[in-house]
Amino acid sequence: MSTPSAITLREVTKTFRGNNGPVEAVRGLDLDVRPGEVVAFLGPNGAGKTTTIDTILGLAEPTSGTAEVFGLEPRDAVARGLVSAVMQTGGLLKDLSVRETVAYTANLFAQPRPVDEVLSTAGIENITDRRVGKCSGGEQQRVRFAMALVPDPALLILDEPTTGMDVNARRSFWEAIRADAERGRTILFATHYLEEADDWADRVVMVRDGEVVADGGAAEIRARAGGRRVSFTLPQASDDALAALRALPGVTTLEGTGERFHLVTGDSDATARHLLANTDAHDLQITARGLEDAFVSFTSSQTDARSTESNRTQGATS
Ligand SMILES: Nc1ncnc2c1ncn2[C@@H]1O[C@H](COP(=O)(O)OP(=O)(O)OP(=O)(O)O)[C@@H](O)[C@H]1O
Repeated sequence: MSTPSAITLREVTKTFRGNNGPVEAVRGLDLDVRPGEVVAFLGPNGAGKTTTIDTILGLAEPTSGTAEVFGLEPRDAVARGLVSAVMQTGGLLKDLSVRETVAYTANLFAQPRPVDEVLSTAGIENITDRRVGKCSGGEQQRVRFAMALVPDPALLILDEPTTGMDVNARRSFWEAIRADAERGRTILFATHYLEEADDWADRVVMVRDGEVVADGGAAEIRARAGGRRVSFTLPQASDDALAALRALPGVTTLEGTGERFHLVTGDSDATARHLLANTDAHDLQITARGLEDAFVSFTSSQTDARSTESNRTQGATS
């Protein structure tokens, strides 16, 4: 018998009743996460990430479609301690100490992991007597992480766990998560920090308007977004000169302000050759496109096209 997927979502839709009529938060979303994968779940505000996560945790019932966690109804999987979550807010009593908080959670499970072990995995073994209310935002997230580890869940879900942390706190938080994941835990996390997806996930799933718009390794998604960015300085660029650049083979976008321009091209060699041979462009810089570029092209292509046009006009007239 084959091992069931950690997460299976089939044609999941979720419609809320909003003030101005129904809101389709999730629209026919399919997702399979294999055991042991570390998956980043990305999307602009309102894309449906939290609603999807709530569905996986059994907190929201799909309007249609099915959700399974390790082959079970999400609520059953949660009840069996197979899945737990680190949410962004809530769930902490500020007058309890860090140790009391985790020990209290351990009382809720038949076979909890030892409290000292989870405190150490979460990297808070030296602040166990501190009151939760006195902990920094990053430390409180580690307390939530420790609580989530108590049932030793096969699947850990994190919804924007590092929002508000500084760069160092975020890095060490993810180091703790990743070290824990090395032991085989499946992880799905939502984030607005694209570099977290790049640095820590095996796989990136991008959603827009309640649908999956890209799914693959970070490198693969960057490659699918295609092209390279060529930046250059071009003094007194006329409208005609910029129109000619936009019409070059392989060029997909051109933007810029003042004298500095950036274009995306499928053939950076030919574009660079043209700029140097036929224009006054100088200070050329050619870079691979990042996950952020891919995110913009997968999640907001129409807006992108409009802003490119207005930036171009701005650049030409300034
Ligand atoms: N309980 C609710 N009632 C009405 N509309 C809701 C409800 N929950 C979510 N929505 C709407 O559903 C859409 C998706 O929301 P969701 O919170 O899942 O997005 P998200 O990707 O998590 O966004 P963010 O990145 O801002 O957290 C949004 O338009 C939101 O306003």
